[in-house]
Amino acid sequence: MENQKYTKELNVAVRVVHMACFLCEKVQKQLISTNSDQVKSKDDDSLVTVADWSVQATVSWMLSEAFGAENISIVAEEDVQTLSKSESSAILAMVVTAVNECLAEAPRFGLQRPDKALTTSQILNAISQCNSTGGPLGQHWVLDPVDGTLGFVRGDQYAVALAMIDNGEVVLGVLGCPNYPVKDDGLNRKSQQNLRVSEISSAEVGSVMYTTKGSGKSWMQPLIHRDMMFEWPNSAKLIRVSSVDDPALATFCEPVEKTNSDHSFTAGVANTVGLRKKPLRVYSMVKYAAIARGEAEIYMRFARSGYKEKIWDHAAGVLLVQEAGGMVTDAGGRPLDFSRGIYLEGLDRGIIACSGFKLHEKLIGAVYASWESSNL
Ligand SMILES: Nc1ncnc2c1ncn2[C@@H]1O[C@H](COP(=O)(O)OS(=O)(=O)O)[C@@H](OP(=O)(O)O)[C@H]1O
Ligand SMILES: [Mg+2]
Repeated sequence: MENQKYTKELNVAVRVVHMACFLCEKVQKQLISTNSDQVKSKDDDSLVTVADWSVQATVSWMLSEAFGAENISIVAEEDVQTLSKSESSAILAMVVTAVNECLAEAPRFGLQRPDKALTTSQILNAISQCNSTGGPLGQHWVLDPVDGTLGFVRGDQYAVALAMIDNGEVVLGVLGCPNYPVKDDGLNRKSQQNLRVSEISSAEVGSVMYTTKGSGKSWMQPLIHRDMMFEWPNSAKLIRVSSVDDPALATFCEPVEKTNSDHSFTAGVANTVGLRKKPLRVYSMVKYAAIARGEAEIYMRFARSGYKEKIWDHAAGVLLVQEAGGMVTDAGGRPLDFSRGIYLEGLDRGIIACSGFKLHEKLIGAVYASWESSNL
């Protein structure tokens, strides 16, 4: 049974994520072809692009239009600090153009476009309106406008992630993966053949996945290309986790960058469990999508000690995996806690997502055995 309670929220969220993917594809193409100054470093030295701010403004605007600005709370990754600096005026102009070009297409996605183009200050307001810190009570939207920014600027995988937390639990998750091949085994085929994303035919690329809590179903839709109209549910098909439970046949995913997860620790765990295949290193929450779609069985993420995982990097992906039949916990086997603000507070060491109970149990045991000898 679909969760009837969130029907309107899901319907709007899926359409808005499709719009955001459309925006990102355009910006990524420009970025790669011009190698331009659309990328900035934030004060913490992480990267942010025209797409991050533009998606956040677009999603914030569309959600406010659908539900009323005064009724919604949005927790999201970006603020306007860097964008408001005088040296960012060129990038701000690009954001204004990207947002307005995207909003003008809203009818194609079954949503209403604004009567006239948004002004710069309306756009900055829309971005800074996403300043909620979430928490245990009420409903909060959680947005990562471009997850895997590094993948995005490198012309590789990235994701747009929108979720909703209701009284501390993730109840709805939508994940747009514009470069994720829709055909079965898309990621594995790409990594085995060492294909660049740009070498896969554009008709095969791009999907939006979504689910609601308790539905027991996760869905995938192809992105709509060129001038096509979005139709609900737009040839959505069910996705399901893999049934492989033999570690020798299982594939595990992890972040590309070893600064985001300790590769030598996970290699040790993999060895203890008896995983034989080489890890599938993919940018962004596409890793959760790969588990939900049954293309990989395990996702391990062990950040260095002191780093606190943010809710927007996980909310949508975790629910997709769970409703597709998988399990996601911390390394102590406990559920992730989305109720305590912007961080996954109380997370025990790292995150383990699995297609099933058997693999999960083995991994938790191996982490327990390996931890003492690690430097994490
Ligand atoms: N030190 C450290 N440890 C763990 N995680 C970190 C760390 N620093 C950043 N982040 C967050 O990681 C997000 C990107 O994760 P990925 O899985 O895509 O990593 S990777 O690019 O494949 O290496 C990335 O999300 P985006 O900023 O949206 O790209 C960050 O929120
Ligand atoms: Mg992120």
